[in-house]
Amino acid sequence: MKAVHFGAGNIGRGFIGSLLYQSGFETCFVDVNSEVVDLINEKGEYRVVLAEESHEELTVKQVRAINSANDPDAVIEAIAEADIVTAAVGPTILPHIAGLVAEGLRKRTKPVNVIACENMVGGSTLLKEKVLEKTPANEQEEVLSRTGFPDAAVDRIVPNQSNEDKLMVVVEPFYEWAVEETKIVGEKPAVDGITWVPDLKPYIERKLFTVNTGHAVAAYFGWQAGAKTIDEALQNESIKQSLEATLKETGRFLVEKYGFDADEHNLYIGKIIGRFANPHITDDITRVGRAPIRKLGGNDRLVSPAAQYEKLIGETPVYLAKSIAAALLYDYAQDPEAVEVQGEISQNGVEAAIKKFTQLDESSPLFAEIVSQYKAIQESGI
Ligand SMILES: NC(=O)C1=CN([C@@H]2O[C@H](COP(=O)(O)OP(=O)(O)OC[C@H]3O[C@@H](n4cnc5c(N)ncnc54)[C@H](O)[C@@H]3O)[C@@H](O)[C@H]2O)C=CC1
Ligand SMILES: O=P(O)(O)OC[C@H]1O[C@](O)(CO)[C@@H](O)[C@@H]1O
Repeated sequence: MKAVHFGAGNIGRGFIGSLLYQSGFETCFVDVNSEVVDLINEKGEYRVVLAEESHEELTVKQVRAINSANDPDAVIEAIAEADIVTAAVGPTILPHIAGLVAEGLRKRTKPVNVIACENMVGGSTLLKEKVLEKTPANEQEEVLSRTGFPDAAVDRIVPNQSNEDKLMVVVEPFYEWAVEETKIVGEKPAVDGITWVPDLKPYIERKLFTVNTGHAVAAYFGWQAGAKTIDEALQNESIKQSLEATLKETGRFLVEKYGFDADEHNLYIGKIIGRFANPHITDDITRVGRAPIRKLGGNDRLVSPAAQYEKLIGETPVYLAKSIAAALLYDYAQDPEAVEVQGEISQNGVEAAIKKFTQLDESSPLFAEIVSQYKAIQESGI
């Protein structure tokens, strides 16, 4: 069985590539980082090490890689022959891989499924839209008849790597890869470890608005407190309390919206906070907080749960508002999106920035609460 995976980065090698290998796939990674591509082709394998006491290790074999910037034809050929196509490149990069995916799909006659594994709602659906934009109108129906784009939720913490072995990836032991079964075309890809679900929405929202909201809160509050890593941030009792209070808010609306069992959801929250504090992982605040404009978007981990809470519960979520305020105050100079947010705030004020980046209604109580929390953090810290 053959797999094509876009993005040979942390999650690509440390999670998706690893499960594909364990399920018997030969994986062709597609990336634009020539160092990683060359190393994969030179070694033909890489190590995945579990971040726990045992340091259990797996060698992922049967891998090769293509640099899509240098050899797009080889990528098209690989997609034409693949049994599954996956991607973990980042939500903003998906539109950039769509052209090659479209070309590869047009060459096929057999069914295939394309699964985007990104931290976002509707990643594969977005990729599908972008692929269709790159497909001639008279071929779209044909391509769609033999291509599935099931949405997915992926959960495994893979921090930035600083290993001497440049291909080795240290990953947390926990993982979850949920894929929407009802959107599969042809046979279900034989990947052990995928949880097939009829409707992804509850899974992705529960994951994004618990794991990723919580992580972002730890990162943005931690940044205000001068912490460098997530576990360091969590040693600060006040940050831990704010994190718990924020996840109580997202939990309240998730339980209301999807009917999850409240006690089970509380256990889920506790487990996730425990994962953040894994002493075998050093996770930089600047990795978890990266790209604040994306994270402040209306469908992402801070604003979406805050707006949904306000609508469903009929109250203003104070801690989510504080988290959005902390994201607006994230002024890491090496992060281009943080620089852009700070530029907007200093030129036009925080209200203009909230409007521009969150698309929230200026007249909503949530909007006013974010402004007030922003000023409070500025005056007295978190
Ligand atoms: N690291 C983690 O713990 C998790 C990450 N994710 C999601 O997975 C996605 C990837 O994240 P990471 O692996 O952490 O990032 P990463 O930066 O380690 O990997 C991304 C890879 O994509 C490559 N890339 C960039 N442009 C490309 C293009 N045009 N074509 C092909 N490859 C390209 C990069 O060179 C890099 O190797 C993101 O959406 C992230 O939110 C989801 C769950 C866990
Ligand atoms: O990858 P993003 O969306 O920038 O956000 C970082 C987040 O993704 C993860 O890497 C994995 O879910 C988390 O560690 C963190 O919440």
